[in-house]
Amino acid sequence: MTLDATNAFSIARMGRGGSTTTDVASRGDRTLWLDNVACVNGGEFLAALHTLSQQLRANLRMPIHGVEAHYALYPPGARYVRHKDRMQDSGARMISWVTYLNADWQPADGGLLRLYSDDGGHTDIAPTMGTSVCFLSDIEHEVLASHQTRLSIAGWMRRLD
Ligand SMILES: O=C(O)CCC(=O)C(=O)O
Ligand SMILES: [Fe+2]
Repeated sequence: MTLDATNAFSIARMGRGGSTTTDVASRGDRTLWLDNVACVNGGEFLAALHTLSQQLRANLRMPIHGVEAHYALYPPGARYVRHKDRMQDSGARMISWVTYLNADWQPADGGLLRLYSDDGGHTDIAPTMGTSVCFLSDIEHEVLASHQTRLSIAGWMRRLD
């Protein structure tokens, strides 16, 4: 929140490369990439993600060659419609990781992460401090409308370009 007060966060974009767009009705969070100069305290998360990606590569032969992460702030009313994190292009995201930073999250606050399964069912996860979720980036998911400010760090492991 202190970081947000410095206007360091930007409206989140959808898509990749030269064709990214903003549409706050579909994706209402604001983000701050962990390699941004305005971003303090993010280095440990990025370093841990990097270490994990090296281990997955070395021990499980997963073709992971890069990590990226951002803080995300969903203001009250924001959501992120159903989507996959994996784009169709090269350098695709393989694994998504989200750690939640909301100390006292109540059911009435909404903001659940909904992960969809192939059988039509879904699993909901509350964005409570201390919860981290890791899933394959080609799984469809959405962030249901949040009624409180919702804070997280989201990171991705990418395949080689
Ligand atoms: O914050 C979450 O629970 C998921 C965010 C998300 O889907 C994304 O940033 O791609
Ligand atoms: Fe996502």
